[in-house]
Amino acid sequence: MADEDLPSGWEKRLSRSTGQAYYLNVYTKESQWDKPEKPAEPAGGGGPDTVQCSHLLVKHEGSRRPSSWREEVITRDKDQALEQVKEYREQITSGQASFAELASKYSDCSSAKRGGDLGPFGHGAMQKPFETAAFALKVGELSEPVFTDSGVHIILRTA
Ligand SMILES: O=C(O)CN(Cc1ccccc1)C(=O)c1nc(-c2ccccc2)[nH]c1C(=O)O
Repeated sequence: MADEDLPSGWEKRLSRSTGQAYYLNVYTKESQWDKPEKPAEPAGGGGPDTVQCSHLLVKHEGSRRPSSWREEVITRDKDQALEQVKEYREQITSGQASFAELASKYSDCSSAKRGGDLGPFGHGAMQKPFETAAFALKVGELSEPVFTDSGVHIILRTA
């Protein structure tokens, strides 16, 4: 497909199932929906290709989908969501509760039923702020609060 002003190392493809455009890194053969803004890194550009994380998501009234398995209509505001996430983070770091226990009870993501586990994912799979935070974590490390269009998260890297 004609590569309009695409950064080097990327090819534009069309999804056979949806016809939606996606972008293929010609070096790593990884694909992503978001149009790349930087040249593709040749393989081995440092850091892992995939990480495995669990997360605890607290949505708020400004979340892209302010609804979850926990609450039909989420009305807390962003500041309240941040305060809640900080409380959960403190309970985890102080050893009062485990990550999986709090995520399964309180996360507004459907992954709550798996203790927050998202499984392994590569670059381009998650919203950018989430990906950047996740790939910056060491295995076993817990992020500070992370903001995405979905809400406010804490992320635990598990592999
Ligand atoms: O943002 C939206 O328009 C709706 N979403 C996206 C979504 C919805 C269902 C399953 C997975 C992702 C969410 O709000 C959402 N985002 C997440 C999410 C965000 C970042 C990393 C992992 C999951 N989970 C959820 C969820 O309801 O369960």
